[in-house]
Amino acid sequence: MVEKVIFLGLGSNLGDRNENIQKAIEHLKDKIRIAKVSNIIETEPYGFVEQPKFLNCVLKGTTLLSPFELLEFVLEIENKMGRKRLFKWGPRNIDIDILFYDDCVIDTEKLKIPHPELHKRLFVLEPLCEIEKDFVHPVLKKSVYELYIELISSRKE
Ligand SMILES: Nc1ncnc2c1ncn2[C@@H]1O[C@H](COP(=O)(O)OP(=O)(O)OP(=O)(O)O)[C@@H](O)[C@H]1O
Ligand SMILES: Nc1nc2c(c(=O)[nH]1)N=C(CO)CN2
Repeated sequence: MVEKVIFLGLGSNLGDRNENIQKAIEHLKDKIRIAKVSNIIETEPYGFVEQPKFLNCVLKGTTLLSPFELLEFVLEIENKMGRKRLFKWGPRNIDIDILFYDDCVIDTEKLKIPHPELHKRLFVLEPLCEIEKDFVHPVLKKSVYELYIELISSRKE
């Protein structure tokens, strides 16, 4: 079996946000060889805006897990860390999103890869650019740097 390259997005806006992100990274190391972690940035809430600011970061790693095994693994970590699902896009002590899994495209109810919102989210594209700006989105066929520039330009219009 060959290890696959994956990118994950981490976010927290409840409790000790920095500690939550560090703990999640420690748990992820059980099954993911972590290659790069971006800086952790403080970001304004996206979507539902009446909630505390987030800390966000992105990491690159390699894993032997299949995409669905990876989803189960990250959901297990969220549960272990006591995450409560208040409502979609609502506050959470930890959120782990699968952004890319190699150049795989998956579109099922349970799992969508690439993450369907990633090209609309500065809090994802900015740290992604920091660690791998040339990675090409397998559906949009643009590098994450191009997606970042496009998003910033569209917000200035
Ligand atoms: N790429 C993905 N990464 C993580 N979860 C995913 C992905 N695609 C689909 N899901 C599904 O989304 C479900 C709910 O995710 P969650 O409650 O974290 O949504 P959300 O964080 O509020 O919204 P968003 O996914 O837009 O950030 C998970 O149980 C999982 O089955
Ligand atoms: N800034 C920011 N906003 C969000 C985030 C997040 O991680 N960062 N996650 C959300 C639910 O997935 C909704 N809104």
